[in-house]
Amino acid sequence: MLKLLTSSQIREADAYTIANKPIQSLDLMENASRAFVELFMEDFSDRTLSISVYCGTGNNGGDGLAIARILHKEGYERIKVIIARFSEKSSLDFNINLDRLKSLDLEVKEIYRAADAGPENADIIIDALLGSGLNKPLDGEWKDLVLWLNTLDGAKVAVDIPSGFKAEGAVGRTDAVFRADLAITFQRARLNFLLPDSSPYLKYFEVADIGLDEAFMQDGEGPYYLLSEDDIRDRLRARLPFSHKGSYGHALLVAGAPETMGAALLCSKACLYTGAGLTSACIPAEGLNALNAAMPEVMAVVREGNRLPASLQWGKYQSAGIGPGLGTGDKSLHVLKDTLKNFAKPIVIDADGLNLISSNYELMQLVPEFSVLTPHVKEFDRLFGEHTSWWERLETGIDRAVTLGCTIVLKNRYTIIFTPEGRCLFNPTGTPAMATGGMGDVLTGMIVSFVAQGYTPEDAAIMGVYLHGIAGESVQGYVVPPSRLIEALPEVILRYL
Ligand SMILES: NC(=O)C1=CN([C@@H]2O[C@H](COP(=O)(O)OP(=O)(O)OC[C@H]3O[C@@H](n4cnc5c(N)ncnc54)[C@H](O)[C@@H]3O)[C@@H](O)[C@H]2O)[C@@H](O)CC1
Ligand SMILES: Nc1ncnc2c1ncn2[C@@H]1O[C@H](COP(=O)(O)OP(=O)(O)O)[C@@H](O)[C@H]1O
Ligand SMILES: [K+]
Repeated sequence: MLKLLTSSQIREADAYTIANKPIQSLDLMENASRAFVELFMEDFSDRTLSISVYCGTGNNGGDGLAIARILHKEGYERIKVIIARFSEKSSLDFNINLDRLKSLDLEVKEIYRAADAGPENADIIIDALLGSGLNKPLDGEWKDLVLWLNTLDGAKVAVDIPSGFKAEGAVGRTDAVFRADLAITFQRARLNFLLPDSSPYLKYFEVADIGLDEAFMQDGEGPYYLLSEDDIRDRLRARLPFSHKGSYGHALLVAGAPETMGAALLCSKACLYTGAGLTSACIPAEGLNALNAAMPEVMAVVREGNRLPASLQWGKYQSAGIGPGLGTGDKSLHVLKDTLKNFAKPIVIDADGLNLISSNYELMQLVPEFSVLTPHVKEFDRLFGEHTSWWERLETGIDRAVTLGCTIVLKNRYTIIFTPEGRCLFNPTGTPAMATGGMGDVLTGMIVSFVAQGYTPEDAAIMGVYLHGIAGESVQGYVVPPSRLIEALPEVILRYL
């Protein structure tokens, strides 16, 4: 798990690295600029493209000057540098890099007002105006310059952070932020890059390693982490030679209604394909033929109306999940109450299970400790109240996971897992091709399956979310039909042993 840092922590890591490694601040700027250019060249390899680099006079601007110099050395032929002298101050490393640049045959223009910029028709605009030193919203000449840059046609690439964008904290809608197609940031993804509130300002980001001290960063305070492949390798256990179906647990999925049996089929199938020893689906009688026809491996526990069968032996299941396609009427409410009262172990609650709790919040008291709640953003807000920014949702998620003693999985491009100890884990895997109905049902089945196999609910959530995304990435195409993702699971999981 990679620790994610705030801007001030990154600054501390800069300072620590300079103090403890044989490296000066100027070298760090050179590292950053080289690392930027390496990634930039992968995206824009054509040396004949015209590039305008807009620089402030702090260290972000210093990076811009060094980047222009390195691009020139790499053979880019049409580079122009524009320095925004809107502040009387300039950093030492900026000044040194300006001297270095002056020895080259490059066009350098200094402007004192935004109105003096232009004309501009470069193929690529590089924004090195302001980076992590931002301490207030852009105004005056800075704002005017950024507003004008945003009207230009060229591809827009930000150095470290789009100028005016806050790396962390709530971001409201504003015009005064550079709108980047790509940001190449340093060492760690910025927290706000991982939240949908960044989408008006940033399409993609890449992370360049500039050699900051990893151990120092990893030891930093704070709850934010980025999941990585190692987190799955460390957890996933091989199936042993003398193991049998009883070794991998019996999972129960309470799901489906006559009109939404598909959700029950998807979560049951995902549970089976993730490796549970036995999977049972508790479904309405109307769905029995569909289940038997679609999945001979899955057993049925048939509900009549709102009644769970008297023969249901709750104790024989190692894990349970409830919610996909369940419906939100009185019958479903009854089924949810019965399940929460009778199943004594942690339970995975999704979709209508969560919607029912939102409108009957007293039911939350019945949710066993260490359960897993898997809301998408609307379900999250229904459960915990409306939010005006994703940053607020982070704060709420951490708080509720701790107070409820549950794992909360807030689903999105970068799904966020809030753990009962108050950690906040971002998942990097997955693709927009997964944005289609039924995808969440699959995730529920996977998590229930891992719990049945003996993983803790928190580990099951981590493994489920990460592998769900990898399986989605493994299916090629414009959209990933959830059934296709499920079929990829056994092979995808095996890769992590
Ligand atoms: N050793 C380091 O600290 C490294 C820093 N690097 C670069 O340095 C950047 C940070 O540099 P700085 O700390 O000099 O800061 P910036 O270059 O981001 O900003 C310069 C100055 O502008 C002022 N300012 C902040 N918000 C403003 C606003 N809204 N309107 C007008 N002025 C404003 C502040 O006084 C700030 O110090 C990073 O984003 C990164 O690009 C990299 O070179 C890597 C190494
Ligand atoms: N743009 C995206 N990038 C990565 N994953 C995505 C994206 N859109 C959706 N997903 C994933 O697909 C799933 C959608 O879940 P959910 O909204 O509950 O779907 P449903 O209710 O239709 O089953 C989540 O796991 C989410 O992370
Ligand atoms: K910038």
